[in-house]
Amino acid sequence: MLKSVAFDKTNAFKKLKSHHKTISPKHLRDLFAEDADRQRKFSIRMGDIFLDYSKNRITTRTRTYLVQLAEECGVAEAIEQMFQGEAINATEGRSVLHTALRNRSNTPVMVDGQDVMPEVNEVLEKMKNFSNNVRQGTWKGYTGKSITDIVNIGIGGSDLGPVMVTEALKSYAKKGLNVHYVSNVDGTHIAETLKGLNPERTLFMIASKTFTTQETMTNAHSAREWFLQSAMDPEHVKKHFVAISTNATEVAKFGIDTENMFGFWDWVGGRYSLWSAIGLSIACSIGFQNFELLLSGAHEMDNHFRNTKLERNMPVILALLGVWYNNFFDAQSQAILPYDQYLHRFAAYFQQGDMESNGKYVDRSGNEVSYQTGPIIWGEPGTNGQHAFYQLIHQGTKLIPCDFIAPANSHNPIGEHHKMLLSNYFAQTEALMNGKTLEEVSAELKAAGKTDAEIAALAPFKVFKGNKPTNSILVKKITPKVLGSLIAMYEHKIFVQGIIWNIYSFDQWGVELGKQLANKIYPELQNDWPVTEHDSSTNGLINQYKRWR
Ligand SMILES: O=P(O)(O)OC[C@H]1O[C@@H](O)[C@@H](O)[C@@H](O)[C@@H]1O
Repeated sequence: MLKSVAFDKTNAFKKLKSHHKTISPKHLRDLFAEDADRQRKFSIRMGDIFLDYSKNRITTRTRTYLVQLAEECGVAEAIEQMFQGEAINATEGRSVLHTALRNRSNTPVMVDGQDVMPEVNEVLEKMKNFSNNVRQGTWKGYTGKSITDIVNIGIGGSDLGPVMVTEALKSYAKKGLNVHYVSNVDGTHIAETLKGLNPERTLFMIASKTFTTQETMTNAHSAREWFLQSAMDPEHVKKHFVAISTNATEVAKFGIDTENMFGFWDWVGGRYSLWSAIGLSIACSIGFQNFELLLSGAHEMDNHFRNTKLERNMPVILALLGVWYNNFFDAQSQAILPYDQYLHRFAAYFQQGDMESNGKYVDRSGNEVSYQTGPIIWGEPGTNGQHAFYQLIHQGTKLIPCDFIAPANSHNPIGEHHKMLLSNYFAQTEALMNGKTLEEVSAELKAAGKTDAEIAALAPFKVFKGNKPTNSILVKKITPKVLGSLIAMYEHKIFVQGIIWNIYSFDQWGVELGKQLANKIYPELQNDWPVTEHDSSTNGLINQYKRWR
C-alpha cells in the first residue's frame, strides 16, 4: 500500500514556502548572471535525450528542498512499489505495471505470486506474427485480397496513444498500409473514415480494455454493418475484425473469434496501454521491430527512473518543477510545445495521461486536499503556437511553465526548414527568460527615429517582463526508441506528482458520472414526449432538441 503523507504538512513544504519568498522576486536573468555554471548544474542527459532545466526559477537550494519533499513524501519507496507489482491502484485493487510490458530485460515481475512476463511475451509474439502477416500481405480478406487499410476503433487510452505514436513515427510507416482511427461516437467520425475504403481490404481493430465502452461498441457495430453490406456472410467477420481487450466474454458476444483477440490485463491502465496489445495498430504501421525499439526506449527510461538518485532523475526533476510552480507560484497550467510536426498529438495524449491521472481532489486517506493537484495540460506544435497563443505566455497575466521539445535532426531535412524551426525553438525560451526591458525598448524605438513623446506612448506595450520558466528537451532525433523514452519520462513524471500530492493517479472515477447520466437520458430521447424530471436547464435543452429534430 502507498503510504499517505500530508504533502503540505511536510518539513520540506514549509521550507519551500519560506524559500519561495526569496526566489519569487528574483529574475531568471539575474540567476544566470550570478552563476556561469548554471546550465551544467541544471541539466541531465539520458541516452539521446538532453533535459536543460536551467531556465527555471530555482537555485540549487530550491532543488535540495524539492528533493527533500520527494523524500519525505516517499517517492523512492513508491517507485519500488510500482515496479514490484504492489496493488498501488488501491481504489481499483490493482497493480500498475505498464513497465512490465516493456521489460526488455525479461526479469520476472510478480503479480499475486505469479510472474507475468511469460504472458506478456506470448502476446508480443502473437502481435509480431499478426503484424508481419498484415504487412507482408499474407493476411487475406474474404475475397483473398491483402489489407490496405486498418481502422482502429477505440477511445481514450485505447485511441490517443496509438494515434499519437502512429503520427509521431509516420516516417517509419509502411507505404500502402493506411492506419485510421475512429473514436468519437459522433457518426461523422466513422462515416468520414469509411468513405472510399474497400471492405475487401479493410481490417478493423476493436480496441477496448473493457469492451463495454459505449462509443467504441457503437462504432464497432456500425463498422460491422458497413462491412456486411458487402461481405454478406457473418463468417467473413473473422478475417476483418480483431479485438484488443481484457474481456474475452464480451469479445465473443460481439462475434469476433477469440483466436483473433489480443489480450492484456487489468494491471494495465487505459492511458498507459499503448505498450500492450493496444499498440497493435502501431506495430502494423511501423513494423514489429520498430515497435520493440519503442518498448526498449521506454525500458531505458524505466531503468533510469528506478535506479537514478532523485536529483539526477529526469522524471523526478520534471515532476518537482511542476509542483514548484503549481503549489508555490499558483500556476494553473503546463504547456507542452513540441517543435516537431510529427509530435502534433503529443500534448493531446498527455492531456489524458496527466489530467485523468492527477485531476483528483481526494487524498489517499480519503480526505479532501487543501492544496492544488494536477495542472491543466495543453499545447500545440511550434511554430504554429507562436502565431496563436504565445502572446499570452509572453505578455499575459498568467504564469505558464512550458516544456519545449525538439529533435536535433529532422526526418525531412528540406532546405533550411529545420534550422529555421530550431532557431525559433532556441529563441523562444531565451525570450521568455530574458524578456525585454523598458530601456531596451526605448533604445530600439529611438534608433528607429521615434520622438521622445512617441517612445513614452508606445514603449510600455513593447516591454516583455521575461522571467517565464521553461524546460528544454532536446533529443537527437524522433526515433522509435527516443519516442519510447520520452513517453515513459512523462508517464513517470505524472506518477511522481501523484505520489507527492498524496492522490491516487491510476483510477478515473471522475469519468463515470457523465456516462451514467447519458445512459439515463438516452432512452428519453427515443420518443417525442417532453421531459420534466431534470432541472429546468436540462429539461429545456432536451425539449428544444426534440422540437428541432
Ligand atoms: O478501453 P476502454 O475500456 O474502452 O476505455 C476507454 C477509456 O474510457 C474512459 O472512460 C476512461 O476510463 C479512459 O481511461 C479509458 O481509456
